[in-house]
Amino acid sequence: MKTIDDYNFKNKQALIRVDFNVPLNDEMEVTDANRIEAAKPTIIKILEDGGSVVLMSHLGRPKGKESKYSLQHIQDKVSEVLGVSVKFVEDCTGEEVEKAANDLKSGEILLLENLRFHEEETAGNEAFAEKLAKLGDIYVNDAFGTAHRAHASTTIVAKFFEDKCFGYLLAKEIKSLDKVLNSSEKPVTAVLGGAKVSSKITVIENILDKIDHLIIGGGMTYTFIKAQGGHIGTSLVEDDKQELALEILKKAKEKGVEVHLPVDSVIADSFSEQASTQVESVDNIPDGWMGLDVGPKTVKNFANVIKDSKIILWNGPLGVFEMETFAKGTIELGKAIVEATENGAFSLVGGGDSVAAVKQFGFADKVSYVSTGGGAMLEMLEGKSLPGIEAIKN
Ligand SMILES: Nc1ncnc2c1ncn2[C@@H]1O[C@H](COP(=O)(O)OP(=O)(O)O)[C@@H](O)[C@H]1O
Ligand SMILES: O=C(OP(=O)(O)O)[C@H](O)COP(=O)(O)O
Repeated sequence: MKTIDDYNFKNKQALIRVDFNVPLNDEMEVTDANRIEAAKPTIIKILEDGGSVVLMSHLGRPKGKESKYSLQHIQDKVSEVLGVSVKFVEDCTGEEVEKAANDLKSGEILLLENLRFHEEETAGNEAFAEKLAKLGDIYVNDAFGTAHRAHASTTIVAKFFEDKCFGYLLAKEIKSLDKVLNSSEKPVTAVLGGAKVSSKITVIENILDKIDHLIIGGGMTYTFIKAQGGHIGTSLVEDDKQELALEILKKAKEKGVEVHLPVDSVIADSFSEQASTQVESVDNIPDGWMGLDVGPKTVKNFANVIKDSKIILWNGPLGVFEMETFAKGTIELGKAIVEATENGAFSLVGGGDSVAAVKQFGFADKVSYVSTGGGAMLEMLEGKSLPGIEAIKN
């Protein structure tokens, strides 16, 4: 795996694909700079070598040139995080851009305008990729969050470079996931929560060969419970996935994977913070009530499994953590994972909502690794090869 450590960037210009798709508030201020901070080591190494840097990214999913998606909004934040003043150019291809790129001196950084202002980006257009390729001597991909997209700047552009490599972030993401999926240490525990079985089916099927324990929580619990004949009231359920749920349980048994399902739930009489709530056995939920979090017995059971695990993968909250009333299961699981990590386990958290949860509850610095990619990580867990990664390898 070629990384930026294989190159000396002295008097070289790096064209780096970063994922600066960061959240902005109504004042167009960056509310979470994690993805910018995560790309910093790569950029700094290149500058310290004596090179210059052209940064390219998308922001959101604009339809044409929508000013609210301009990367100019993040220019100051990028300068602040990197500790270097960053120049900005109002397009990502064309004469003016090429001139700005040619004028860059060692130690300088140029940020391009949103790649997705051109539809050729998502279309993976070769001519567009070739134009981007004019902007640097070495192509560096450090955009893990976008590595599952076969877009011009993430994948196609690589073919126009003799010299190309992974940035530190992308390399670290690959290594962390590899540590979870191909570990010699045991037991390996995967916690899968979130809303639906259907969005995690392929993940479950792919990881059954690689884990010892599977903890299931969140909304998808109830499809499993109903499939086994339990009463789930009005809890979230995918009726057409019941067969599949039983099949998964059977497969897990055949492969020697212990599956841990919730035994109790915090149930509510409406999907609301103000709902009446009580704790009930997971398979005995009355009509008109729905399970919105795991109950205290379940929390204890899950924490016991986590305590003895050496490798832990967490994707998907255990309840509707966005509402304080139903956040306890997710918080307690987070605490158990932090404790296991302090005792030497390796823990990886990934997925948009799971990452939001660990940040919100203050666990982000206390687990071993928090992935910067949601969809990209799920695709890796599904066993797919990501085009952005393949393009550098080949
Ligand atoms: N019991 C439940 N009923 C309904 N929704 C739930 C339940 N438990 C969790 N959720 C919801 O699942 C969503 C997260 O699911 P998902 O997108 O699969 O996670 P991730 O982004 O981490 O992969 C959250 O919005 C959460 O409120
Ligand atoms: O935020 C991103 O994905 P994620 O929400 O799955 O982590 C990436 O920047 C990819 O964005 P896209 O899903 O619009 O291609």
